[in-house]
Amino acid sequence: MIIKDVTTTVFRHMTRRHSDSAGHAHPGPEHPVEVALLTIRTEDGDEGYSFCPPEIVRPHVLDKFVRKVLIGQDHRDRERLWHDLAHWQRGSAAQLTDRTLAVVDCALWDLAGRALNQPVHKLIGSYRTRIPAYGSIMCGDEIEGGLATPEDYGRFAETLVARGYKGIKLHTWMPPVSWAPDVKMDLKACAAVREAVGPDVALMLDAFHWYSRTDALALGRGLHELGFAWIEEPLDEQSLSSYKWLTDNLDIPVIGPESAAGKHWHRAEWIRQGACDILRTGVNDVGGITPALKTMHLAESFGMECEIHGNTAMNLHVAAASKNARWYERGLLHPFLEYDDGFDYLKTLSDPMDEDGYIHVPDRPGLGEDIDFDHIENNRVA
Ligand SMILES: O=C(O)[C@H](O)[C@@H](O)[C@@H](O)C(=O)NO
Ligand SMILES: [Mg+2]
Repeated sequence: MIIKDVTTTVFRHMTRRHSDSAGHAHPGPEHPVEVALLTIRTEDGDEGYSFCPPEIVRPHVLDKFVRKVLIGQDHRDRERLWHDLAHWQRGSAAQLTDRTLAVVDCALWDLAGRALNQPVHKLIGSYRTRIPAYGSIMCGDEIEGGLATPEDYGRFAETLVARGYKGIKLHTWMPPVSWAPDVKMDLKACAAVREAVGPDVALMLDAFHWYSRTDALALGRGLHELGFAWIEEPLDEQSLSSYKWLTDNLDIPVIGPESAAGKHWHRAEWIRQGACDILRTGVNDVGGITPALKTMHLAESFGMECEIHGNTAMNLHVAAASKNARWYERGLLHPFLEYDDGFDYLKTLSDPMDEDGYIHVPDRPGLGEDIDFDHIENNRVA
């Protein structure tokens, strides 16, 4: 039970996903990206794993904070270990981020599940073993035949419905696309998708994150007319009062916050201030499975749905253990990429989807990631 060491393995993973200057993903030629596998090991030889970008678990962060909190502790004390790390953030000179808390917390949950031979959602207290997915489309681009026009979005939406998705979320065009952002073009893409899929598919928009109040109001009113299920992050989420204003002035549900700091504490303020109709959380956004569960329960206490940001096993287990998440966000998707091809360091998908659009939570222990340790070792860089 006692944590003996915390180590990382950095390895190369081949991907066709590229990040633009705003951090949004787009397709491109295959290229190597470095990924870190964090391993937490106990004296009994049990291990828990979680993946992240190498900088999240760089030596300074592990040496100065993570190892000092974890080593010698009972790995089952996740709540106390999480708070010990969270309290150190204030005095960490901004070096100990929510992303590091998240990867450590996920590895501890994975360790508990692997040690007990149980899936994490069963340890938490499961609500379901399958959940409907919405297809989360990548941000628009200027790639011929990609996501360059409203018609491109419409055509892609048709293929997603044929794959089985019962919900689709658009991310429309944002800088560095030369002419973005553009509310009228956002609405044209949304109208093309609604026209393509008909009235029964749930549609959502995750727009340019820095529109003005007046632009966000016009966008939300247009989406309401198209029967969209929610509008997401059209304003800077640092302005809670702007979201209260927008929520008060729109009929379409406003969801948030996704990217705002403050974990479950700040999300409590969003609810208290009436700044959203649907709450949002995400394991990477709030610092782990532990605080994500707190956020789910917070929302439930106010009769609110709480939708979970992002794919991967960690978010899937939170969804499986929660009643008030309607969807699993499966993405990001693009016409030029085959999501079901998965990752070269996982032997099978962590979020397999059937032809009816349901994700089936793998019955494997821990987070259920089917890790290809040989691939990691053969592609190790540090
Ligand atoms: O803003 C981004 O980087 C992407 O939109 C990403 O976070 C996407 O996963 C998202 O916002 N989903 O809701
Ligand atoms: Mg989003």
